[in-house]
Amino acid sequence: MWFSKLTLELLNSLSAKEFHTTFGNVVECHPEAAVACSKKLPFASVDAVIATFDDYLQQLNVETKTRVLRSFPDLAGKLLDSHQLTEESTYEHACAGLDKLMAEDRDKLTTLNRKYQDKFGFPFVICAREASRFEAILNGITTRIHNLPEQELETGIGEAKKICRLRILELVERD
Ligand SMILES: NC(=O)N[C@H]1NC(=O)NC1=O
Repeated sequence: MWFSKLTLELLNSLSAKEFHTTFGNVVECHPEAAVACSKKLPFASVDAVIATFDDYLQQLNVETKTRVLRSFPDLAGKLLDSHQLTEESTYEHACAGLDKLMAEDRDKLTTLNRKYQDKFGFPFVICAREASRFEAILNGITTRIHNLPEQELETGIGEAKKICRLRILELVERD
């Protein structure tokens, strides 16, 4: 990132509104997370910030968890093609090399993404930066597509937490 990261002290000095703007996309296209978590200002540590967002995601009801997952773009999908991904997601795609896939791999993932979406009603979500390679992502979707819907909702939210953690660490200096 081109800007310097916030220290914990600076983070704690943000107004609620500034906090909403700064952390508005740590959960993809779900600014409600930052609004809810700003109520916990000030934070004792960066880990406490991460834990607050984790707890927020965990306590959501099934309907809202589903909505959170539906806010994520398909990996290597249409939004990548049309350059409409969020800045964060664009970076994550690049980290896992998803912006440079060969046509054959791309088609494989598109077919699996479609099957996954048809089965669960939300997109396949995985922390691309952690998976880091296309093979790991392909492996993930191939295995997880056999899960039960309840299980997959929780697994997806677990991945949203990992994405959220790494996005927070792009914004805030580790203490
Ligand atoms: N579908 C999906 O997992 N998308 C996300 N994963 C990630 O690391 N960034 C995203 O936008």
